[in-house]
This record gives sequence, C-alpha cells and structure tokens, in this order.
Amino acid sequence: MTASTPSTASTTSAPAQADAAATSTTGAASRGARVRLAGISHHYPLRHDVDHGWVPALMRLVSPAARARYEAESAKPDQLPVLDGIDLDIAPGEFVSLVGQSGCGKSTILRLLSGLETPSQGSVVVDGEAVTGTAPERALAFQDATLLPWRTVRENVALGPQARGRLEPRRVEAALQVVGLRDFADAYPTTLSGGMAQRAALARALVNRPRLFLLDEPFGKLDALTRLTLQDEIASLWASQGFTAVLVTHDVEEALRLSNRVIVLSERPAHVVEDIRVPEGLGRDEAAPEFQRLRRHILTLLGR
Ligand SMILES: Nc1ncnc2c1ncn2[C@@H]1O[C@H](COP(=O)(O)OP(=O)(O)OP(=O)(O)O)[C@@H](O)[C@H]1O
Repeated sequence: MTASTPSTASTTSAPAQADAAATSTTGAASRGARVRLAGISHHYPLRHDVDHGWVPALMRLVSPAARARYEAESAKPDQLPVLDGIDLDIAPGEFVSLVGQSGCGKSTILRLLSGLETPSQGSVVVDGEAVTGTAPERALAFQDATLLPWRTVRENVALGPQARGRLEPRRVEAALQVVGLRDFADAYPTTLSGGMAQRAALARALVNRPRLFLLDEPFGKLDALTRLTLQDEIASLWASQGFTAVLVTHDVEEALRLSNRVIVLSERPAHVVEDIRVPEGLGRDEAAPEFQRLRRHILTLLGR
C-alpha cells in the first residue's frame, strides 16, 4: 500500500491542504522507504551483567546476609528480554503507529529501525539493505526537541548537513518554510514555545529529506491544542513529502487519526498482538461508529 489520502484530525484546515498535497504529489509517495523487520528479538543487558572483578574479594568481607543478597541478585537472568519475534513489513509511503503498554519495547523498535541499536536476533532491512548504523534518510524525532540552545533555529536545522559537509542553504530554508518557522529562523531555542521547538526539530529531520521518518511520541509533551495542530501538520507533511512514517504513541486516537495501520504490541517482551488497517479517510471522522469501534477494540487489546 502506498501513501494515499492521509487520516487527519478535523480541527483545522490542514486536512484539506493534505488532500491537495496528496493529490498533487502522487509521485512523492515512491520516496518512502520499504521496511522489513524479520524475526526480531531483542534484549538489553541488566546491570548485574557488568563484570566487577573485585566483587568476590569484597564478598569475603561482608556479612553472610549481604553475601546471600548478592548471590540471589546474581542468580537472576542477566538479560532483559524486550522484543520477542517481531515480523513487520511496511510498504513505501505507509504511516504506521505502534501502540503498547509503557515499557513494552516501542522505542526499541524505533531505535532498531534508525540503526542506533542492533537486534539480538533477526534482521532490519530498509529498501533491501540491512540496517547497520544510522543514516540521515532514516530520521528520528523524539518527545524532546533537543535543540542546541547556543544555535539559532536555522543553525540547528543546518547542523546535520553541515556536519556531513553537505550544507545546502536552500534546503534549510525550504525545511523552515514547510514547518512555518521562516520568521523564527534567527531565534534561539529558549525563546520558542514547545510547539515551535518541536516544529524546529521536525525541520531538522526534514532537511535530510528522510525516506523513513521515525516519530517517538513527538507530541507527548505538548498541550492538547498544539498537539492537534502538529498532528495535522505531520499528516500534511507526510502527504506532500511521501516518506514512510513509524509513530510511537500512547494516544490511540492520535494513532487512528494519522495512520494507515496501527500495530498493537503485547507487554514486554513484545510481540505483535494485532495489525489493524485503518480504512482510508476514517481518521478524519472521529464521530464515525467505526472509528469509535476501532478505538475501543485497541483499548481492550491494551487492557484499558
Ligand atoms: N539502553 C537500555 N538498557 C537497558 N534497558 C533498556 C534500555 N533501553 C530500554 N530499556 C528497557 O527496555 C524496556 C523497553 O524500553 P522502551 O523504551 O523500548 O519501551 P517503550 O514501550 O518505548 O516505553 P514507554 O512507552 O514508557 O516510552 C524497558 O523496560 C526499558 O527499561
């Protein structure tokens, strides 16, 4: 499935813009990456996995009770299983949301897709190539904008291309334009609202023309109104830029508004409980019985 009409909130005129953009840039959809997660399992080492060579000597000096506590702790598994057999194919231009209990491994999946983390088992393949490290065309946006406070908005957006020696000022200006921050290009991050800072972070990702955009609760810290506005803007960007999007969110309505598919994950170690296709256009009609039915269904799967 390729990007088609986006599902967006109905609070502003952005959905109309998104529709227009989607219609006018049908070719853009092919820019999106094809993603394949095959047999992914992942664990993190636990703290007592650390090799403290001095511990046995110390244990001879401590009380039997303290020694017993240490031995009990050491006998625990030394790995935290986080993901358990995740298989997922994402078509170019799809918008996929991952929902699941806190701590189930959603962000880990994004880190694997970005190349920040390597899976303990299985493979992450983007556009036919195994992911072995980070790449600018696989952009990651977090809950915190993480802008450098000593650089202006423009300088923050330019940072990635500059660091790679590929600075194209026109692209930086275009990225600022697309997120509506041209007038604040010379402002410093401390003078921005939360929503504006998040827009700057989106521009910083978009300047790399990502084929895969990984969004880790990017609206999590924003007030409800800004959140809805930015959701519309993401939908609009997705329609016009044609990237593949993977969004981690706790907000089931947000997932239904924005996505073609909602992947419901189990508790940790996570596996896919259900892969739900969102009918085209449904996201714009929250009052629709089908929207509400899907919302309740997902909440039930999440045990809420
Ligand atoms: N670098 C790490 N080292 C050790 N454990 C980690 C590391 N990163 C995450 N974890 C653990 O892995 C589990 C999954 O973390 P992850 O951040 O992927 O979950 P999540 O579903 O995104 O959580 P949330 O919804 O609360 O943000 C958690 O128990 C977390 O404590």
